[in-house]
Amino acid sequence: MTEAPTPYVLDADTMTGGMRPIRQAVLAIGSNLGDRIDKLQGGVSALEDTPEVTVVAISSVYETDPVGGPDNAGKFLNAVVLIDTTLTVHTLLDRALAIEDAFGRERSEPGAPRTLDVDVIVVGNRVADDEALVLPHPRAHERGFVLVPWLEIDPEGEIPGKGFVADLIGDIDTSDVVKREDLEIIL
Ligand SMILES: Nc1ncnc2c1ncn2[C@@H]1O[C@H](COP(=O)(O)OP(=O)(O)OP(=O)(O)O)[C@@H](O)[C@H]1O
Ligand SMILES: Nc1nc2c(c(=O)[nH]1)N=C(CO)CN2
Repeated sequence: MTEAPTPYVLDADTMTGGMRPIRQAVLAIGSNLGDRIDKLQGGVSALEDTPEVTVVAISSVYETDPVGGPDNAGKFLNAVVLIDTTLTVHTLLDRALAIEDAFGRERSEPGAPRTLDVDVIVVGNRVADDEALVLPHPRAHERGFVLVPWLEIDPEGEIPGKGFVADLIGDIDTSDVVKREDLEIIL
């Protein structure tokens, strides 16, 4: 994703007059447990209800084969959401994890079926690599369930250090990523 010249807003957290950049971020959402579309819709509504977040675009809903996880895992519904945010990258992650929790996510074994998963894929051209957060998301570039919906709403999308979404898609099999024309996430 190409970062536009950085606009700034007053820092509402401290009210000190400090300025926070507005960054565009890409979030990938997924559900393979419970009322899947209801969970995705709830997650996007919760993002939009976050004062420091503006939802800019929402992809179509795609049904996808589970990548990893137990053999009997059900298919996912996946989508990608573009947001503008003044949150710091770690606060954005905390918000994403809180939204997962609010929609019944239980953290059992890695790859376990989940009611709602919210992954932070990129935040502008920010890089992070600590215990809590890795940016860009380290597996996004090889995941059709991320790249296909992302390309749909952001043809210029780019993963810093990896390349353009449009090119990365050419390197993977996306045949299991099927658009569900009958489903929609709305604002
Ligand atoms: N970019 C990121 N987006 C979301 N979580 C991240 C990111 N980088 C690191 N994490 C950390 O990963 C932890 C585990 O996340 P989670 O259980 O959702 O993994 P997962 O979704 O099953 O697998 P994957 O990381 O392959 O998408 C989170 O608690 C979070 O601290
Ligand atoms: N199809 C699909 N597979 C996954 C997904 C997902 O959202 N969709 N999320 C995972 C962990 O983030 C692991 N595997």
